[in-house]
Amino acid sequence: MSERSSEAAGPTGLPFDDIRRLVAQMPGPDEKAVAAIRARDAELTKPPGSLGRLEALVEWLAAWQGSTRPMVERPLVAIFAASHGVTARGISAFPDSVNRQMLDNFSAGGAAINQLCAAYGLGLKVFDLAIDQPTPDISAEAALSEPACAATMAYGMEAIAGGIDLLCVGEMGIGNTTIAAAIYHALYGGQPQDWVGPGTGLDHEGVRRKAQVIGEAVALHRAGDGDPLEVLRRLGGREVAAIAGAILAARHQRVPVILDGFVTTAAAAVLHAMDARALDHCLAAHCSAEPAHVEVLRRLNKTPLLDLGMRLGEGSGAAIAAGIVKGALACWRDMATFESAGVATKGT
Ligand SMILES: Cc1cc2ncn([C@H]3O[C@H](COP(=O)(O)O)[C@@H](O)[C@H]3O)c2cc1C
Ligand SMILES: O=C(O)c1cccnc1
Repeated sequence: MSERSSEAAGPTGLPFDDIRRLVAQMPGPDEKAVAAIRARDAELTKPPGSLGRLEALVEWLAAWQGSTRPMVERPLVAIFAASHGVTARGISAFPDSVNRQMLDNFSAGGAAINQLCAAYGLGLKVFDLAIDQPTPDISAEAALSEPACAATMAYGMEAIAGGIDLLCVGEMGIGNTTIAAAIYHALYGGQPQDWVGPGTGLDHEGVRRKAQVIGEAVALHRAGDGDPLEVLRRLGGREVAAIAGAILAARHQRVPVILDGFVTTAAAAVLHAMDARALDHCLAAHCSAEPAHVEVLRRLNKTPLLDLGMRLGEGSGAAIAAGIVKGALACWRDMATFESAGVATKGT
């Protein structure tokens, strides 16, 4: 395991102290804004409640933007990309070289997420977290030092600066379903088999090997000794740390967040283990086909918006959910009221 180093510690002590303080100081929802949304919703030309969960999505936007006029004018899909030394253990169906090639593919507009961003009118930014320098094999040593983990979280926080109003978090990193499953096993216990899945398409033998590696890693790192930030630091990787930072910064900057699938939810789970309110500003886009995602979402008390059998990552599920959020907001913002349209209300 790497040694903790205090060289990069801020004036307040260890680098994680700043993260813990940000978690402790998270703002809550704007209940007045929610009341304003409901008041207008009641006047719209539809039976009360008839837009179902779409109505709740607009309330969610207002609560976490802190605004009676919620907006989705500058939505962003942020893809955090990293490489993982644990791929040396044969835990992915694809080689590491795919990371760089997919970054080129994102730049060229050829990936699934490019098409979804175009279809739903979403911005896309890709953050390369040193993909040519993999974090160490977590079955042999810790992914990150404390200063490196905190700095990567801080990078994730900066990545969302610049006036966005909705954040979809995504990732790219061959081997990162192993990282995510190890984080869940460390946070929630049980057996490695409870959290493992085929990822990009491992066969039965591959999944068995992956579970073995996850078990070794979590045992080596003593499940983070019960500290969620130590779980993140020891099991990594950089994209997961950066996503955790982005989710936390979004809360403070009043930007609602849409979580993608199995991997991005691991970053969210670390924050949730620190404080059960930490994900109140987050929407679970979909239930991934990765088998353990259902149980993780249950533990996070999140009902996913969609269940499309997707297991891609890249923020793809989150992008589709953002399209639905935009549709929900358009109804609330632009529909006529019973009065303006001269439509009869119930019983009149
Ligand atoms: C071409 C290609 C594009 C992808 N886009 C996202 N992923 C997804 O698959 C990887 C995780 O699965 P595992 O843990 O099994 O390696 C991540 O990169 C994730 O974003 C991709 C994977 C591939 C092969
Ligand atoms: O749901 C995910 O995030 C996922 C599933 C498989 C591969 N990559 C990502």
